[in-house]
Amino acid sequence: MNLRFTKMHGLGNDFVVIDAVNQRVALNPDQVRHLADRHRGIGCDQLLLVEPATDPAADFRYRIYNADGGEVEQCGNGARCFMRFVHDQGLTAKRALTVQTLAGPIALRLEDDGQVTVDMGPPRLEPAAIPFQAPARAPVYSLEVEGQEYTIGALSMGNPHAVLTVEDIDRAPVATLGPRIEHHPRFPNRVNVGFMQIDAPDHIHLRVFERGVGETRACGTGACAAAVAGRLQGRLDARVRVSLPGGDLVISWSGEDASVFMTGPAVSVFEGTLQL
Ligand SMILES: N[C@@H](CCC[C@H](N)C(=O)O)C(=O)O
Repeated sequence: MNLRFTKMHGLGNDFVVIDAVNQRVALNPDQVRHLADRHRGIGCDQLLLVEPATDPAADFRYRIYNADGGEVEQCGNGARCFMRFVHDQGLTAKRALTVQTLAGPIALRLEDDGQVTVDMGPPRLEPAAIPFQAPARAPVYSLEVEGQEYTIGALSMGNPHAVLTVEDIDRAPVATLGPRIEHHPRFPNRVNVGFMQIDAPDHIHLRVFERGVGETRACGTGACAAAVAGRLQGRLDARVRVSLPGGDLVISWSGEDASVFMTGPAVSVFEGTLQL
């Protein structure tokens, strides 16, 4: 099978994006892992499939696969790249779209300056919805990892996130503690792990160890989760600039049942044809 693809990124979180509206596409986990391989494939953190909507209220369906081959519920940087992609490919001229994801519908707007704003929906804060094993919802939880207690925020942006606050982002134990928390038994579906340094109530630095990938240059849902966790802990404003290794996102959340809004860039790098 020959497939046309576009290589894209959002702040260095990189994607192989495939038009499954005009091409017949069926990928198994081995094929996703092969395409995501940086040495033997194209290389990406996530592979994104753009499909026709199955819900008449939506414009498209957008599916997300981690580099380990697993299909996941949500991806914020990918959502912005999805918007850029459907415009660049002439799949729509609409600047405001509703898109189906495994986590439910999200709404996207292409801004005049080319940035994309995504209404990611409200965060899910109940432990069962994350999913996270805890007796009741709390702004912080204690998590034991190999005999040591860590304080985390935990919530879902459609996908699960744990957020730790650190003093120094450059010295955060992302590569060592990240995978241990990702696979912690209290997160039955595994979890994305964010390390947040609070610089001011409207500015944080963040590094994310992503489920199914490892540390990435940026994580959109991770940025939303950190902004929500920090706000629930009374430490952040409603509008926060999130500085990730790959660049900045602006996240807004007015609280409780409100949607989280994310604004940032989306970039096309090259196009190609792959043979499977
Ligand atoms: N890079 C993403 C998140 C992708 C999915 C994540 N690794 C998961 O397993 O939930 C983003 O920008 O949000």
